[in-house]
Amino acid sequence: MENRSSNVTWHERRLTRDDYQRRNGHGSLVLWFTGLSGSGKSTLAQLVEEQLFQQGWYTYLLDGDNVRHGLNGDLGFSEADRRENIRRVGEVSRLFVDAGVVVLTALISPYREDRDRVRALFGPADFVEIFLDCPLEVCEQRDPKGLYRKARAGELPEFTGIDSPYEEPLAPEITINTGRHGVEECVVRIISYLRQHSACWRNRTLAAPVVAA
Ligand SMILES: Nc1ncnc2c1ncn2[C@@H]1O[C@H](COP(=O)(O)OS(=O)(=O)O)[C@@H](OP(=O)(O)O)[C@H]1O
Ligand SMILES: Nc1ncnc2c1ncn2[C@@H]1O[C@H](COP(=O)(O)OP(=O)(O)O)[C@@H](O)[C@H]1O
Repeated sequence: MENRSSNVTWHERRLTRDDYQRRNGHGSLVLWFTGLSGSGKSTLAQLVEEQLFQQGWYTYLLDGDNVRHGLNGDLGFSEADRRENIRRVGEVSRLFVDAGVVVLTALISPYREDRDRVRALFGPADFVEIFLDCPLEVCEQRDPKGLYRKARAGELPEFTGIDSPYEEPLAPEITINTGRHGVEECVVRIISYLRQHSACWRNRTLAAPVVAA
């Protein structure tokens, strides 16, 4: 994006990310869930967030559906609007990470280039791409909001997976087939990943999940 701001000065802050992290007792990073509508992004992001929250972690969930009610309410589903949607959520995530928070995002984020551009905003350990690799047929069968039915009926144009593309990640940190594995197992796998990559977690430990989905 072209930066049209001029005559603006960057202010060094007295408090840094490191200060926030030390106060919180854990590192901050982004868990970026991506996948088709109905692949389970909102369900899993909420459950994983709950696990962290219950253990005293500072967390925040940015769900595409919700962000589109406010900050991104001016955006539709054209390619350009989706790109801007991802860019903005990426920038908001950066602010949260700077504030020492573990951010979870649940957006389709269909374009590889956009996800990679967000990744580039962060250090290598601070961006965890979680690809919910669920076959279109399964998502369509679930159709939790009835949107696939509408799209097939021609009432919802540019629907991802039907007449708008989804580009699979090439090297995500985590890939889970949510058509094959149950909700509980998926949560366990994500938390296990975080436990194993404990370099991010400073002096705080993370217990194995107790899930009642
Ligand atoms: N045309 C079209 N295509 C895809 N999705 C649509 C569309 N129109 C509305 N919706 C609803 O919007 C949710 C996706 O918003 P996102 O911000 O995640 O989309 S994107 O990342 O900008 O592609 C998506 O939420 P999820 O089902 O949770 O993925 C839908 O509820
Ligand atoms: N392994 C799984 N992971 C996540 N959701 C699952 C799984 N198995 C079944 N589901 C169901 O699939 C639906 C996914 O919907 P949702 O979380 O809204 O997806 P998305 O946010 O990707 O559109 C929910 O009804 C959820 O209960």
